Amino acid sequence: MNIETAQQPSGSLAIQTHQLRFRWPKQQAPLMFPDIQLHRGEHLFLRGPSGTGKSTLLSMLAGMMLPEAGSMHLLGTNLSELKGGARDQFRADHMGVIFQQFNLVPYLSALANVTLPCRLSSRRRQQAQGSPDAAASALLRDLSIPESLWHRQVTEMSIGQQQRVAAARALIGSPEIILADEPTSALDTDNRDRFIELLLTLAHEHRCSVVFVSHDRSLANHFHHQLSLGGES
Ligand SMILES: Nc1ncnc2c1ncn2[C@@H]1O[C@H](COP(=O)(O)OP(=O)(O)OP(=O)(O)O)[C@@H](O)[C@H]1O
Repeated sequence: MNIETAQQPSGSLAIQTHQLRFRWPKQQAPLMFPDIQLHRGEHLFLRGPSGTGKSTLLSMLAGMMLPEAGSMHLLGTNLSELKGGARDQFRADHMGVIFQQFNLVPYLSALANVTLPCRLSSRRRQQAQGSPDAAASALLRDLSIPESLWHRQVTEMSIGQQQRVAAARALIGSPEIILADEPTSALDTDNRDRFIELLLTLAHEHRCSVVFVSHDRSLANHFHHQLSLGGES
């Protein structure tokens, strides 16, 4: 299945994959993925039963793992042709990533975690509105993290609060692509809706593309496109 909107020129493609295949060690049958063509500013809801490869696909799109076969172009760059360090820099410059485990730095404060992409990327630093601290404060406020927690270590925060800190970190400096793996699983309904609203509003303002993985089908209608893995309809 292709995710494609025909009217736009190919230069506006954020993500383009072709016949991606990945095999984990000891896995007999490889994971095969449908092709994706996602334009700048569009968002895709990715779903499918557990074990169908949603997280694997996101990790490949983030450049953390390379496919066994097939190609993936992000913002016109063939990720497989970049060396490890260049892929890491590409991710820092152009992507906000929210994974299930959050990957926050435990000994840093919430504010320092959110501004981290601005330290890894001058591009993100320049695009952070005002200053990295000001942009981080605005995002934490938008995501309802009480100001009294901003300077605390993230390990002292609840799981739902940590998930929102990870979201703020992904959004800072307006990356062109956001990859989000079950980013709302620890949020209550109010915070989940606020989070999706903020994510998609910012995505729209900055022509940012979003790939959003969730089991929660009720969220699908927020997104331009849907793709299911594992033959689910
Ligand atoms: N680190 C790993 N080592 C070996 N096999 C793995 C590893 N991670 C995932 N797999 C295998 O790859 C397949 C896809 O896993 P993946 O986590 O991508 O699926 P998923 O659709 O994201 O699942 P879930 O919805 O449960 O998060 C599964 O069969 C899993 O056992």
